[in-house]
Amino acid sequence: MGTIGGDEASPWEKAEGTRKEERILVSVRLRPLNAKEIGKNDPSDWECRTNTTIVFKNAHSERTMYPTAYTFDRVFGCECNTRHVYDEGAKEVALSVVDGINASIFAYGQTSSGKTYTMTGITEYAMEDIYDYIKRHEEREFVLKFSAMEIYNEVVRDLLSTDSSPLRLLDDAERGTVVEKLTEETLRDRWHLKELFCVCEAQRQVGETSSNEMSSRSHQILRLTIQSTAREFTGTGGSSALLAAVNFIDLAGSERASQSPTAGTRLKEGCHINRSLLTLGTVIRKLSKGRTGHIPYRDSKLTRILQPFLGGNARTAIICTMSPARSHIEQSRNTLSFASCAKQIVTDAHVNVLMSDKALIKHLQKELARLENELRYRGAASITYHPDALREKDAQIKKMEREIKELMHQRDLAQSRLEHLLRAVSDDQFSRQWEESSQSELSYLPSACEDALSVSDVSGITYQIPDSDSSMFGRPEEGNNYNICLELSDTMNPPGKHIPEEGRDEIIGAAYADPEDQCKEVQCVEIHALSTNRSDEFNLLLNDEDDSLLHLTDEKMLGDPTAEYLGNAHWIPEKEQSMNIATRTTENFVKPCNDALSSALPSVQTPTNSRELVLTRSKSCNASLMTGGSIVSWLQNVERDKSTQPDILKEFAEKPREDQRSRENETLSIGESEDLEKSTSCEVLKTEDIKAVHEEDDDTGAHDSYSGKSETEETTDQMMTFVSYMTFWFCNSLQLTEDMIREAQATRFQTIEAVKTVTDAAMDAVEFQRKQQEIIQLWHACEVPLVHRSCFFLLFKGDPADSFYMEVEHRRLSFLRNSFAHGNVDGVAAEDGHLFSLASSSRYIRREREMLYREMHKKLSSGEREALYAEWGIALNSRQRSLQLAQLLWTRTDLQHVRESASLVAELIGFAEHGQAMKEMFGLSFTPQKTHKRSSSWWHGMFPLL
Ligand SMILES: Nc1ncnc2c1ncn2[C@@H]1O[C@H](COP(=O)(O)OP(=O)(O)OP(=O)(O)O)[C@@H](O)[C@H]1O
Repeated sequence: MGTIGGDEASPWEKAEGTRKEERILVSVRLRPLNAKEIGKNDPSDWECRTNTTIVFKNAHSERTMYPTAYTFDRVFGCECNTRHVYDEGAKEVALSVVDGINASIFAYGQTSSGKTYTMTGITEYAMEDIYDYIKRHEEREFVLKFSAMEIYNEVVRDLLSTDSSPLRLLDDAERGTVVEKLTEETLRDRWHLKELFCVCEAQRQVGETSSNEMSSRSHQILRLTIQSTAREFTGTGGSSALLAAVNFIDLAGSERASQSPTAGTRLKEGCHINRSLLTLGTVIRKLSKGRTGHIPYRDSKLTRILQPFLGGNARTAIICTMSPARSHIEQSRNTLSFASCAKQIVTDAHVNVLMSDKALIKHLQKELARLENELRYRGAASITYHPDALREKDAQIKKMEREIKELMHQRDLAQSRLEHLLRAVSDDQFSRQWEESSQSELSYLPSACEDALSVSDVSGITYQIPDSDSSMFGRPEEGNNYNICLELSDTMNPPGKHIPEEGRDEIIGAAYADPEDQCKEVQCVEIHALSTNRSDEFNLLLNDEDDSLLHLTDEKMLGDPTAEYLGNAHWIPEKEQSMNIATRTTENFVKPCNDALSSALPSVQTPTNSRELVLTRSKSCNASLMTGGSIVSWLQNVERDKSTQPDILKEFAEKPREDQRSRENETLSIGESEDLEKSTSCEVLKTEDIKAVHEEDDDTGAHDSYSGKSETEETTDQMMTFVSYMTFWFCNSLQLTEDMIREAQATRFQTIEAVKTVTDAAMDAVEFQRKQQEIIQLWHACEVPLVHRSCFFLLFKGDPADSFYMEVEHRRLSFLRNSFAHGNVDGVAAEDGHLFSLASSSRYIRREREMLYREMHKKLSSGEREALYAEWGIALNSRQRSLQLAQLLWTRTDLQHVRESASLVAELIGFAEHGQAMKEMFGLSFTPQKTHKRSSSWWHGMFPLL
């Protein structure tokens, strides 16, 4: 059994409902002067002015710092009998025990103040009232138990036992401090209780003191425990009970030191009494200030035992007894002070409900059932369409729509940026490649389907439409389906091989709902390779197609890519999820064709080494394509199509079983091609998957076989799948876009580099020409030998490495010109001691012209000379024409003249371009490199300068 509180229906709630905080009920009882006090003419200084106020009557006669009036819950004067005290100061608290609330009645006061006198009466009255209550409540069965103990000299003793051995105090988690082995008598009736009272009275330590002939020398605690149960549950074990106890506590009286004996037993008793009362006073004082801080309950056995009744789970009433005699004024004030503190203490009493094990099990079972029902409700709520769940799903759908819109926006933005980049790139080659790529993509467009064969010439992809008598899906009017087969033709191989009829049966194409409605519906497709010997090319084609995806879907093919992907991917049930990737790649090739196309191609032309994509219509696919412009419209289509959904499974079912198996086997043998898996990097439908789907279709039929979910859930799942697919697609597209951007950037960088190179070269050329012109001017100004000029001019034509020599020549000539300009008419000395001056140069040039005149006659024929004369404007009938020509060489600085002069001089002196070795002769050194053993006559023409 355990105390857990509450009633049968809801013991916890009842316990909580009856929880009550209240202050301790404090009363003061003033006894009459006894005979001894009267005999001493000890005046009475206290008077109960009202039923709540007691005053010190002789306040004017003494200077005192104590208050003269005290107010309590009740004060009882000398005239009040114990019954009255009980009725107004203890009864209500005492009888709480019959309601299951613990109660405690104290009597506190100095020795001989009337504690025992009061408590004896109160206990009897309470017992009578309790029994009267029991008598009035026959519907309840009460069990009363009585125990009694005393604390004498700080030892606990059992007053109902003749064994006076001390009892131990134990700490119990639920009940607090428990007196071990304390006798607890079950009361038979009130007479039995009176007998026990007598036993207690007989057992209690009483002794004669100076103040009281029958002074109680111990603290007595009488405890009556009452357990009550409704009689209707008696014996069933299924009822709960109220369990509470009421304590009647008669404390030993405090004594003044002057009143205590100086030795012996009474002194010891007095010390223990005062000590324990002092602890009680401390506890009361601390409790009066709140339950914060340490409360020294354990400082005495009295406070340990009374702990639950001091500010705990009990209603408490304290009756402070006092003598009115002036001789006890000090103790009376102490008592009033104690009472004032006790008045501040708040207790927290509540009903104590005792539940039997059986009742406890029953209660726990009920609680368990309640929790199970709650769980079941919540589980059901999660399965069924609770309004909250539906709202949540709607929010998810809207969120997905926003995400899709954002993805498409980002994709468009990326594409726009890409196009901008492409326009910015001026590289013709890249532009050409791009245009070719675009043209290749455009060739896949449905608009080009009318010329499908020509498409294959460009892209290697051929749209093939089964002939009208294809038995795979029947005529459009039969199954509302057209079939499209795409094949990747090998452009390197001659086309023309026909796919046999039985092979064509394996070609399952995208279907169109209505031939009159152009390209309205395309079913889910699968990719299979009919031949596997050119996987690398196939893979290349696939990749090319992937790259073209953006253009295909966005602009040309559908106008709304959402519809395409909705139609091709997202509604694939879980069992066919493995086909998604293959479908994604394939759908790049799936192009809607119009009616003309559907009947245009009677047979399939397949190159010998071609890769063929077999577009297999999924059995579960049914989504509008190309017509939907938004998710909402698609959702509406999904809902609408549920009733009119073409059932491809039924078509399968209508076919002979063997044909179907044969078709599966053939398709699988192709589909499981390892080559294809490698080449496409796609997941191809496995044999087991296909069989499982087909078998399930056969067993359960059509869409319901896989659609065990509700429409909303299925819609949500489809949306999830679609969003996943869109995310996958967008990531792929984004990757492709990024790759293209990178490629464009690389091309742009290359272009810039090339332009930069060209620009640099152009700038170098300009710089060369400028430098060359300046050098020519300097040659002319400095009378530089003609052979030198001619050789230099012909050797240095603007190569990057020439800049070094040009710079050297320019500086050297500039030095000479500056020297001549500053009056150094004597000339400039070369390293070998030769003096280079304008005069010497002029002489040397004259000799050069004579030398050239002679060379003309040696090396040129008369016809060649006449041609030169005509070219240089020398009259053929003039004299010394060769000398005239020699005199004309290097006389002007224009480039044409210089070029012709240099060429002629070089021819006459036998100059040939000797490459780098010759150039080095024009290096930094002014000293001619005499180690060169040149026999050529022109060689000596360089000496004057070098
Ligand atoms: N209100 C009262 N009216 C008449 N007589 C009383 C009253 N209160 C006490 N007495 C008498 O006073 C005497 C002492 O009373 P009591 O023994 O109850 O004091 P006590 O406080 O218990 O003393 P102690 O602490 O020494 O035990 C008793 O003879 C008792 O009859």
